[in-house]
Amino acid sequence: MEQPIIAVKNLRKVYNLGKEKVVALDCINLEIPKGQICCILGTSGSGKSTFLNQLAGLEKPTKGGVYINGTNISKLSERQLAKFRQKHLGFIFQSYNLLPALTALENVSMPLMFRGVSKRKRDKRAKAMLDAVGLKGRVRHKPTQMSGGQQQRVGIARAFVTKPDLIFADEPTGNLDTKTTVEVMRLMVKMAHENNETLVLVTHDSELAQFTDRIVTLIDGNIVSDRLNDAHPEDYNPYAQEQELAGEHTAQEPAGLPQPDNPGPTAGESREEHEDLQAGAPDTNIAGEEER
Ligand SMILES: Nc1ncnc2c1ncn2[C@@H]1O[C@H](COP(=O)(O)OP(=O)(O)OP(=O)(O)O)[C@@H](O)[C@H]1O
Repeated sequence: MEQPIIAVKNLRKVYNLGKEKVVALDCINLEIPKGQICCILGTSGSGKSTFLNQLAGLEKPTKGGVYINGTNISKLSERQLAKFRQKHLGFIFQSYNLLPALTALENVSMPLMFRGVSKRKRDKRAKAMLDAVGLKGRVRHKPTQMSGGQQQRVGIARAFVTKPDLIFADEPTGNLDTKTTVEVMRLMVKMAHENNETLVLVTHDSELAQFTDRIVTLIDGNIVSDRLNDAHPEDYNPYAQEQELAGEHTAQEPAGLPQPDNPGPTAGESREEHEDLQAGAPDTNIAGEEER
C-alpha cells in the first residue's frame, strides 16, 4: 500500500500550567493519503490548533510522533524543521498573511525565491498561478487594493506555487462572507483535486467541512468520528439555506454572474473591464507548468 503523506502515531500533547496539566491532545492516530482533502473539525477548545501546530512541526509533542512522507518531524531540530516546512509544506491562513508592501505577483513568487528559483522562472510560475486562481488582472495589486476573497486567492496561489507535499489551511474562510466562502472553497478543492495535492483544513464550521473528502471530528483532544464525505458535488453549497433566508442569490447561477473562478468586478472596475480581465477560463491544473 502507498505510504500515507501524513501518519500520526499515538500523539499526545499535555501543557503544564504550574501544578495543573491540560491534556490538549490525548492519543491521536491518523493517516492521510496523498491527494485527500481532510477536514479537522471541532468546537472551540477541542484541540484543533494544537493538532495543526503538531502536524506542521510548530510544537513538540509530549508523546508519539508525526510522520510526513516517512520523516518523523517531531525528531527534527528547529533549524531542520524550518527547512522542512519551506521545502515540503504550504500554508493558507485565516487572515491571509500577505506582505502588505508587495504586489500579488511578489507575494506569490516569494516562496520560490526562498527555494532559489530564478526571477524569470518564478515570475512566470507566479503569473500562471494567479491566472489559475482567476486573478490575471490583479498581478500588480497590493493586498489593500484587493477584496478579502481576492486576497485569499493570492494566499491560495502562494500555497500551491511550490507544489508542496502538503497544504495546511487554518479557517481559510473565517474572514469572508458565505458567498465568497463558497467561491473560495470551490476553488481550493478544485485546485487540490486537479493537482493531486493533499490538503488539511482546520475549522469549527461543520458546513465548511462539507466541501472536503473526509471529516475527522475532535472533542477534548480525541478523535470521536472519522468519516469519508462523498456528498459534495462540485456545485454543492452548504450555505444555500442560510443565504436563501438572508435573501441572497444562491441557486444555479446564470451565466454572467460571478462564478467560483470569477469573483466579479471590484470597486472601481466596470463589468466590461472585469470581463476583459477574466477572458479565457483559468486552468487550475498547474501540473504542466515548466519545472524549476
Ligand atoms: N499554550 C498553552 N498552554 C496551556 N494550555 C493550552 C495552550 N494551548 C492550548 N491550550 C489548551 O488546550 C486545549 C485545546 O486548545 P486549542 O487551542 O488547541 O483548541 P482549538 O480547538 O483550536 O480552539 P479554538 O477554536 O478556540 O482556537 C484548550 O483547553 C486550551 O485551553
